[in-house]
Amino acid sequence: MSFRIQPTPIARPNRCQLFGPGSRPALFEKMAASAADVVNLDLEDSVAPSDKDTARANVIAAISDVDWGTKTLSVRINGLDTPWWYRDVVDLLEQAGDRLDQIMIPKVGCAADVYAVDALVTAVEAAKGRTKKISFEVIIESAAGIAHVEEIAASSPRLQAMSLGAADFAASMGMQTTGIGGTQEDYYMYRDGQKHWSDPWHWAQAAIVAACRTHGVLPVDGPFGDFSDDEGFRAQARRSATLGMVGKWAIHPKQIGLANEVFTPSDAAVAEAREILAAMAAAKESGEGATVYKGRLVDIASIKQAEVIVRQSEMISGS
Ligand SMILES: CC(=O)SCCNC(=O)CCNC(=O)[C@H](O)C(C)(C)COP(=O)(O)OP(=O)(O)OC[C@H]1O[C@@H](n2cnc3c(N)ncnc32)[C@H](O)[C@@H]1OP(=O)(O)O
Ligand SMILES: O=CC(=O)O
Ligand SMILES: [Mg+2]
Repeated sequence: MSFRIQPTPIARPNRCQLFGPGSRPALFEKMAASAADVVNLDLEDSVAPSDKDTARANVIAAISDVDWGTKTLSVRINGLDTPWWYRDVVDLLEQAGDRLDQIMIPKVGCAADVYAVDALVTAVEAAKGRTKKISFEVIIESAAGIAHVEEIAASSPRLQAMSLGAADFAASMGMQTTGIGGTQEDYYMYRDGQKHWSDPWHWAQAAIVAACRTHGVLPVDGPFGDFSDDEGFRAQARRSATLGMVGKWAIHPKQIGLANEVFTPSDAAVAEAREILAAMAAAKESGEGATVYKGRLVDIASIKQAEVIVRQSEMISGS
């Protein structure tokens, strides 16, 4: 470990972020009643330009009118390259009730983008005497975003989470696909007459996880567009969880259970992690730094690996 201790992100369940367009208020009660840990009311790309003002008003009303339970309640504002974002921030902070937890900033390309929103939020919070500090989540979904991912992860003490937005990311990178996440037909290795599909999102995810872990931010996997493909979603989510991401978006209620399933450590995984901790405690008693568990090496690093799983499980079950 470096002299600088890796900061711990906020301990909140973030297995599934359910999105819904701000222009479809009929969905809000259903979103609130869902099993998602986070709700993202969208003012951005799922809302047509002609509906922006209505969607903003719908969302502001729903923040107070709907019972959101214990969910993290987040609103995705419009991008800083649009004429709508400042009004989103000002109206939300001036008019929405205290139940609002978070603002999600899309298409962040550099730390200054977050700085600009932070400055505006801070000013309105002070002017209105809001005592609850709004947190931020950013979406990395452009070439600039991934190029500057580390400075973005370090950009504001408000920043709690960072997602990969596969759709806009693919467009910005000039990727030849219209698929949103998951396996891409033409991204394969070829050997002995067989295709072996590879993961085009892997490197961006790994860069996001590293930046987030360095700065104590929760790394999250974004949308998987084909909501008819449960196994495709599971496979994408399992890869993300294995890489260190804590959760995934749902763009349809079908995907909530799948995300919760993948990002909740299984009973077997938790039991094994606890056994490893017990084996290492016994090793320590006898003055050993390493021992054998089920025929494989475990050592002091294994304690930290096992603790990741136990901590996740305890945080989710609220124990
Ligand atoms: C690339 C990105 O930026 S992704 C993030 C932005 N995108 C979004 O927010 C899109 C979110 N999703 C949606 O808008 C919708 O789910 C759509 C358009 C994909 C599909 O909508 P529908 O055609 O209404 O879906 P469908 O008919 O399958 O819905 C089944 C049920 O789930 C409900 N439902 C659909 N979407 C949602 C949602 N996001 N949240 C809660 N409930 C929902 C429907 O109201 C319906 O309920 P009912 O059984 O009580 O009638
Ligand atoms: O905003 C999300 C995306 O995939 O683009
Ligand atoms: Mg996007």
